[in-house]
Amino acid sequence: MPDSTENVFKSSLARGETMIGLWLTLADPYSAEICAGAGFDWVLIDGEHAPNDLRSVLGQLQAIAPYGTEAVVRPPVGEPHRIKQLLDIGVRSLLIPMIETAEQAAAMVSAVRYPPAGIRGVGSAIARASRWGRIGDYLDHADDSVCLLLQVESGTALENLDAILAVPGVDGIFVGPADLSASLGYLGAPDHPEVQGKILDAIARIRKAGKAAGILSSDEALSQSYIDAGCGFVAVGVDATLLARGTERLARKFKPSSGPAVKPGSVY
Ligand SMILES: O=C(O)C(=O)C[C@H](O)[C@@H](O)CO
Repeated sequence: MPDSTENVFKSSLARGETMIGLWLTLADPYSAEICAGAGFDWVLIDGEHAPNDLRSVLGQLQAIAPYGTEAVVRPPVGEPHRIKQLLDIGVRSLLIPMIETAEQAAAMVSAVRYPPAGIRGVGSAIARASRWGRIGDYLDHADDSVCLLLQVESGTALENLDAILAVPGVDGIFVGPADLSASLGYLGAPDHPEVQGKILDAIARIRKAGKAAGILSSDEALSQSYIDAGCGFVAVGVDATLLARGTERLARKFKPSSGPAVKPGSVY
C-alpha cells in the first residue's frame, strides 16, 4: 500500500508534458477497465453528461486503479459537498464544469483543501481516499495530491479568464468547445472558425499563465492542432461515440443500407 499519494498526472502536467486521454460516458466499471488498459495517460469519468452517480464513479475508480491511467472525474456542478464525497472515495483529479469567475475558481480551490487552506471536511480515516487509514500520511499529502482542473466554456468565462488564471491552486484550464460554441452563438458547431479562434487564443493565454490547457475532440486533425498549440491534457475520443460509430460502420459493411448517417464534422 503506498504511503505517498503522489499524483503523477498532476506532476506531469506541471512539467509541461502532454497527457492524452479518453472520455468515459458509459458509466460502467467493465468498459472503464477495458479503456483503462488501452494506453491512455488519463480517462475522464463524466458525471455531467453521463449517467454517473457516486457508486458508479466508485466502481470505475476501482476498475481503473490497477492500470497506470489517471482517473479524472467531472461532477455535474462544482458544489463543495459533491467534491468532498468524490475526494473521500479516492478521486485525486477533478474537472469542474462551467466556471465563469475568479470567485468560483477560488471556491473550488477551497473545496479541495483541508483547513486552514480550505473547507474540505475531514473524514479520510473512514474513507477509501486513505484506504481506510492504511495510507498513514494521507492528510499530510492530500492537498498537494489533488489535481484541480476548471472548465471555461462561455463568453463570460473567456472575459474573466485572466482573473481565473490568477487564482492560486488551479492546475489547469479545460476549454469546453461544445458549451463555448453554444455560448458564442454557434450551437453544435465547435469547429466553426470563430470558435476555433477563441479556443486557440484561450489556450495561448492559459499557457502564458503557466497553467496546463486541456480540451476534448474526437476529430484527429483538431486534436493534433490543440496538441500543437501546446495543450497539456487532450481527450482524443469518447467511449460511447467510439462504440456508436464503430458498430454503425460494421453494420453498414454487411448491410449497406442500414443504420443512421453520421453528421459530417461531428467532433465528438
Ligand atoms: O463543452 C464541452 O465541449 C465540454 O465540456 C465537453 C462536453 O461536455 C462533452 O461531453 C462533449 O459534448
